[in-house]
Amino acid sequence: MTILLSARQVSKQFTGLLAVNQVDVDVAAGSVHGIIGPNGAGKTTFFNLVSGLLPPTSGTLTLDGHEITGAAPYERTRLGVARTFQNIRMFSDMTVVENVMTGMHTRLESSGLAALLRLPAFRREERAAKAKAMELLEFVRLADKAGLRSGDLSYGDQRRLEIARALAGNPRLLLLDEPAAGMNPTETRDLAALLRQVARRDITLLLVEHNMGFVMDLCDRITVLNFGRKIAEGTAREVRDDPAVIEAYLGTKVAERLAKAHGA
Ligand SMILES: Nc1ncnc2c1ncn2[C@@H]1O[C@H](COP(=O)(O)OP(=O)(O)OP(=O)(O)O)[C@@H](O)[C@H]1O
Repeated sequence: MTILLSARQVSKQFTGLLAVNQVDVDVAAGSVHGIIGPNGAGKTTFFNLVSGLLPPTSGTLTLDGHEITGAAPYERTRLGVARTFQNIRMFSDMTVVENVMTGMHTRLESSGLAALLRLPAFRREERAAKAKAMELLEFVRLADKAGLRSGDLSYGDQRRLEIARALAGNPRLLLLDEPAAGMNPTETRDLAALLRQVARRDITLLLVEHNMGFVMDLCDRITVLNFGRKIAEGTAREVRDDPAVIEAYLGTKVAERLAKAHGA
């Protein structure tokens, strides 16, 4: 088993709070790896440490054996890390196909002047980029909507578009921040099927998600955080049956019920 992403003793301290506490995680190349845990467990913080949005207080992160602990997000992108956001970020006024093309702009090689003058080299690159964007839209089943304004797509379609745009940079590791948030059951099922297809393209997926059914169904391996610490790790079945996990989740449910009962 080859490890693509490795976190070693990674911690993040906010003023007075250890949001992520000495966490070790190995993400196998080609796998779908989920991070779960009750509210405030440190999932988003850990995710942001991997994407480079936040620097860790201590610990190391390596991608394919190369240390990326202090690398900026754009450097990680160049090394093959892509991400999607919990709140969809796209250019709403651009067409669907144009949005996918923005995901590959770092890869266009002709100069800005060539683009300005629309020289043949630029036009060739642009045609190739459009063809690749259309291929990705086929893959996420949005090809028939390529010419629509992105902001007019349904929520589920916008999520698929975000994935196509992330794939446009040829990532090796795709980070997904709550990909199923706000989706109805049909959209969630379709998304799981799409992400399985993405994994078959040799792209490793690391996701943070609240929807348990979705995580259990999709992930090869799951890391469970609670109060910033890793409390369990394994297959869906292993973590589901783990007493520490049951207690962490049960604890929150009981607390929620008690809070409701007391009108909090
Ligand atoms: N920028 C910040 N400054 C201070 N504290 C923060 C910051 N970001 C997160 N925290 C705190 O760190 C802890 C972990 O938060 P985090 O958002 O990582 O948890 P989570 O597991 O993603 O939670 P949720 O499921 O509710 O999204 C929480 O107590 C949160 O209040």
